[in-house]
Amino acid sequence: WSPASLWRLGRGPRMRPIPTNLRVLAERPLAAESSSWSSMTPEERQEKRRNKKQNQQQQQQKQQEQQHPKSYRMFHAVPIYTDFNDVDLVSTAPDFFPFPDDGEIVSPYDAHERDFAFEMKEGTVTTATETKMEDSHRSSSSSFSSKTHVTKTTSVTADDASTTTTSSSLSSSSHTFQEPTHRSSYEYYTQYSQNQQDEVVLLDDEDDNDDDSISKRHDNENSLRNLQVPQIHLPPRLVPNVAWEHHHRATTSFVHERLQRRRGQRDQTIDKQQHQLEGDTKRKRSPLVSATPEWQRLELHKLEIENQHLRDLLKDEERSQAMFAEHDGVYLDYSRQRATLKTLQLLQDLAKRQRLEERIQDMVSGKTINFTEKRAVLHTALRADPDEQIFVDGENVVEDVHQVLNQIKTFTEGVRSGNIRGYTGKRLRNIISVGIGGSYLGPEFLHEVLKTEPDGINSALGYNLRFLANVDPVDVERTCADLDPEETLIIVVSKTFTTAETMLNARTMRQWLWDFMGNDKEVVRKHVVACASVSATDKVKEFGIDTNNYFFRFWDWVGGRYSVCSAVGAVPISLMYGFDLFEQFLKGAQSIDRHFMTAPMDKNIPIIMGLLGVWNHSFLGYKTRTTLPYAEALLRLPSHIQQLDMESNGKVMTRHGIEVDYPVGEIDFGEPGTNGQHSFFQLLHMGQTAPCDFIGFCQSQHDLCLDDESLSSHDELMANFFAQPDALANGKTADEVRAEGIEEDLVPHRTFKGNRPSMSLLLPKLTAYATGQLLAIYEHRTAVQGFIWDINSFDQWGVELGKKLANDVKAHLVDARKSEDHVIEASNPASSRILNYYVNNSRTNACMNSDMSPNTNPLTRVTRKTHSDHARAALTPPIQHDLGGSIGKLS
Ligand SMILES: O=P(O)(O)OC[C@H]1O[C@](O)(CO)[C@@H](O)[C@@H]1O
Repeated sequence: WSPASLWRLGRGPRMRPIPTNLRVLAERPLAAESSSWSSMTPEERQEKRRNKKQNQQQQQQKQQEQQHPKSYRMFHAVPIYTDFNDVDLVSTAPDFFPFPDDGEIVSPYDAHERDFAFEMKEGTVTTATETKMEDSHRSSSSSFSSKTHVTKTTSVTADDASTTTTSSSLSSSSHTFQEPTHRSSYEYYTQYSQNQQDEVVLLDDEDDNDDDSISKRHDNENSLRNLQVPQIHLPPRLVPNVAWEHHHRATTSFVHERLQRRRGQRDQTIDKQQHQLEGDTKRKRSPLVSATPEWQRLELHKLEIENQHLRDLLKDEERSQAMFAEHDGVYLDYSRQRATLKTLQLLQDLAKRQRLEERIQDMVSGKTINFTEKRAVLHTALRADPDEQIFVDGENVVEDVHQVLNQIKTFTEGVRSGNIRGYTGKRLRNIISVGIGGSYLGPEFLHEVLKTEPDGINSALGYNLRFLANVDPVDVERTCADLDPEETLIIVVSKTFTTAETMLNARTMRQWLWDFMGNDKEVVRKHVVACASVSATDKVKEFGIDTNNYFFRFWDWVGGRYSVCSAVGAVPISLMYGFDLFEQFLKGAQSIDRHFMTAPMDKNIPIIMGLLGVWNHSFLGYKTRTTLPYAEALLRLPSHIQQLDMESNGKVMTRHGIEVDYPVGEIDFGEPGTNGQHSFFQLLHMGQTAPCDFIGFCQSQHDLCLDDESLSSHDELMANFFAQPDALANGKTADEVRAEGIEEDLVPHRTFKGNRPSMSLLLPKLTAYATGQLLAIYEHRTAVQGFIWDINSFDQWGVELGKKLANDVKAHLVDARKSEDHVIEASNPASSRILNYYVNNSRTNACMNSDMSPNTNPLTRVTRKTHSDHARAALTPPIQHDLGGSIGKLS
């Protein structure tokens, strides 16, 4: 019986308990010492075995009497951890396992079902084992045994550490055990073996010691010696094979993980104790999701998955057939996730425990689920049909939504038809949308899509849409330097109408209009519109905007980052592309909303994506995630998702006010393919693992095929879309690299480990409708993750502190600008020093410029300068942008 065959026994479809007498076997001599054994007659061997067993039983009984009744015994074989101070060198072989006193043999596969930890202390091994899993988990476990040269038997109780050495030929180690909390493995084993007597595997010594077997073993030992596994010191008798590799991988990751946890735990002990005290009462009332059996089952399952490579998982026909979902042209393939059907089932169990479907219903029906702001979360109502009804505070919000949509339709068609004109009577063809964060990223992402969409191109002819988000004056310059203010409509987009950057930029734009058309309040009424929450109506009015005709409201129940389907997106997009295209975008989003609300979990695209997001982040530990649209027109989608997801799920408190003890909120980044391939994909393939979302389309917005090319440009693009997920999943083994004739020195550098998860979303074509679908998929994925994690995905208190401190700094700067002698004293010396450095080196600041007359507003100086530069250089401005203006301010 080689370790491998024993391992296979243990890993068979049914759990096979290893009989108690295996310990006897384990003490049998190694191949090298077995000549005397093979020269014995069968009777002599029998006799020897009997004696040994008797001795052992006596010894065992004696020890048990001395010990605490719940003590454990450990047979410790050759420790092959050679340097515990350097955790990099952690490896084990099948003969390093604790044997509890009852004779049960614990493999890493069993051990992962226990709180089994290793701790390094002055070069010795301390092992703790605790039996605490439920029976149901046991059924998936397997026993493991190996032929072991037992050198030392150690029995330790919680408060006493007595050691009996049966042989001292190998290095000594110490072991401490915690008492089992629920049920000892002895109890478990006894019960199990009573029920499963017929399943016990009896090991035939003679088989194992015939000449053939011995010579095989020698062969195995020799091949083991030749095995080249970096950083692993193998005991010479181990058999190198797949089983061993699997075993090694499982054990290594297991030990690493436990070690890290232990270390982290030590650092956080004090914090935790305090937190525990505070949290205990709350916890009793409402435990964290990580305390639920569903979560813990996933924790255990993770260890199974860690042992499986995507390369192998992808060969499973049944799994591949099952791991996709489809709805209304959207095809999701998630077979390249590090997950099995069991994973999905366990995730769905978790979703049920978290009442996911109920929470989705709460959201779409207008319950106050944003509890810190006491608001409903109803972005789905923004795309509901007019005959639907959703009530908030007794009001049917769908009616309001359609009233505003009609208002937007009428207004934007008025502008586009020339019925609504500017102050000087000119057509309004330039649109500047001033807003930041959610009041900017969504509309910009949609604009970039429609810019090249055939219908979009046609309907946008003659119009110009720009976004002014950053408060950096350079952004002002870039946005409006070459535009004619008389033909420009400014949209101030701000839910609160208080965001500092947006309001300063709005004032800048207002001044820009006044500079060119005179300081008349009618200028503002004809050239500035607002998209803001109803609760900001007074502020909108104060700004000088015509709130009867030029104010497009939305509601507190629309979160900023979820607002692109409201006036926030509707006004700029309809002005630029016409209302019809915007409506198609809403329809696409609505199609996914319905699917999200009604499809069963295992067919529900946003739910599947959300659950896998939780799996990747909270269980597999991937902190980052990428969005990789293979469509240049989606270039701003990654930024939108970045805000959508990171502002939503970058939280730490559950809805019960308890701090999470599991990772929540990924770092999102991305770039269109194939550009990303030539920038950060090196890291994705060989460095850290970041689960990837590939997004592709069957047809291009503009396909192109040169005469002599065999494939269109879109096919070329999509070839990459299909290849990358496989490259990430399969990797490339050293043998495959060698087979390509690569020199041996380079083999490790050119080997890809693979096993990197991704999922692929394939849609028919990038249209306004498909963009709506994508938007809703990602909005709902975010919500699903938040629901599972039990956090509030709809508030954003984390942005407040920075805003407040910026106000403090502004106050310091105001004082410093008033007097050259003023020295800033900020809240700490480092801040004071850097602020004074800044002030001293920025004396040419616009507001300090002494040669400016008091009537000249410095805010538009930069733009004006650019215009005069253009004039001086005798450049002809673009035809439709006649910068002369009616009052000739340029001169
Ligand atoms: O639309 P507003 O109120 O100007 O807010 C802009 C953005 O600022 C934030 O509040 C963050 O500071 C975002 O949530 C929001 O999208």
